[in-house]
Amino acid sequence: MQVRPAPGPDPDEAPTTDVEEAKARVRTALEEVATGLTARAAHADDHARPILEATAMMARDPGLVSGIDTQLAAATGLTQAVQKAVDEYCTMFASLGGYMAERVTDLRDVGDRTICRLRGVPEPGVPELDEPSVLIAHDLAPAETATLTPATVRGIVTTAGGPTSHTAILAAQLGIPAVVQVKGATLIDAGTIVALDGGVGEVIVDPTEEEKRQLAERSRRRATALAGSTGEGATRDGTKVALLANIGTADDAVNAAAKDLEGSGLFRTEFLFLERDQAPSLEEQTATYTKVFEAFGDRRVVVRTLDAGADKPLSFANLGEEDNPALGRRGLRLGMIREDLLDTQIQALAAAYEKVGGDVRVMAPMVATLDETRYFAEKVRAAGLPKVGVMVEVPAAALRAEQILSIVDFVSIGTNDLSQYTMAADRMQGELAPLLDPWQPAVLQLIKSTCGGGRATGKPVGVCGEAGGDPLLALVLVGLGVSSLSMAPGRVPAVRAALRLHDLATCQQMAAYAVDAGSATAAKEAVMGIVHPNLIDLL
Ligand SMILES: C=C(OP(=O)(O)O)C(=O)O
Ligand SMILES: [Mg+2]
Repeated sequence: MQVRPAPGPDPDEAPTTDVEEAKARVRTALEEVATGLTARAAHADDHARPILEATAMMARDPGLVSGIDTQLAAATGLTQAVQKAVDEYCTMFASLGGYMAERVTDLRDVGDRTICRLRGVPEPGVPELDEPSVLIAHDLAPAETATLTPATVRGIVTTAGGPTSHTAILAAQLGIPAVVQVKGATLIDAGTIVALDGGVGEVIVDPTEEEKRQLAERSRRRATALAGSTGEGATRDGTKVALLANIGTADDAVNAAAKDLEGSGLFRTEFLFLERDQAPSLEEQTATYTKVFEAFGDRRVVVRTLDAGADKPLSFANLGEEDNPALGRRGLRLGMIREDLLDTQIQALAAAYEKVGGDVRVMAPMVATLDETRYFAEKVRAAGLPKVGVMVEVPAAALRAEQILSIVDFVSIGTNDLSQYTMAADRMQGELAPLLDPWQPAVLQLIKSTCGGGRATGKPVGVCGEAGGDPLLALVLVGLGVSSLSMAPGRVPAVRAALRLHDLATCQQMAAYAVDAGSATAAKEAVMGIVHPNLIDLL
């Protein structure tokens, strides 16, 4: 079943002449969209509610409203103005990468709904289903996904989206298998039989009886393999590996804390700062951090200080254009220039810690030198925060991990950026994906170097990039010496089950094979050669 698509802006509309009247109409439409989403949120379950509320908030975002105003002032027609402003915003989100890039779907949903309101046509959505179906869409708005039930929607296939998009997160929470980024899926005719395996991301059009049988068997085996996945992370022989959630907001914290996991290994605080005219105040930050710490109680929370700058521009901390933003003044480099921002953030974290207590650890992004490490560690310690660390996402930090760890209490490897900087491959360029693969032996070698620093100093090394959520690669990381893995919360059960199947010596053997391999593919193949047979059920 294909989802009713958005009609897009009106190609025949007249340019705007009465700007004030046009602004008022757009504001009304946006408010109607926000109200509609909020109403749905009121009836949604605990997982869907924050997502619907977040989408409703986007419809009230002052940045979006002012972007539309600018378009209207330039005489652009009503719906074209909305589309252009949304496109601009989406481009900015996409350039932020990761979690932010995947919020593009939410923003487009707001834009599509607003345009429908302005054109007087029904909002895009899922048609009434009279039999259990697989839904196929370019992308499925979270507001739609939230209302689906596994009884009627047996699966979701989209051509857009990513593994951490709201569609995928919500579908997983609802127990609906979803496969995203399936090229050409929208060309599948309605009524065609489609089989899918959300676990391995496979879609089969017109499956044979044998293929159907195999998929059903695989699904049964995966459910059995995951059923026993509870409690602390550990290898089969009892080496502990903390399994943690990556979060970006206080709502994420509340959702993640409700799950069977050991805390958060990466709280990306930049979401508090983006799309604002001014930095959030000390009080606002303190309130947010307090909520996050309270959500996790005495479980670990690793907070990363503001990772903005260059490609994640902040209007209130604009250091000007850069030719190579990824190599520019981002992360801690920006924090050292705009010390006021960093100081306020650390002060807010200290205030929240003083109120709530708990296992709070604070780390800095984009650290390359010992001087930067010292600078950051001094600030965090002076504020009375109990543990300080830095991220290892620049090869220089991986090579000097021992010296860095002699200054701080822990390090956390950001495999997304470490791959980008090791392989000199822009992480925003999809066609460079093979180079950005964290299975690249060069990346693994730098992780090994980092773990060597951990061993020499007796201090912990974690991983908080996407690699940590891959059940197979997780084994290699543990074999290299990593003691915590932070990932999208939905990935935890499979990673935990994978660890339980293997002892530390096997993980170490896998690590040796992977680092010695001649390519990312060869590394994966070598590791697959010695996995426990049941691991296949988890991939
Ligand atoms: C965790 C990381 O940080 P981000 O994805 O936010 O850059 C990373 O680089 O791996
Ligand atoms: Mg990073």
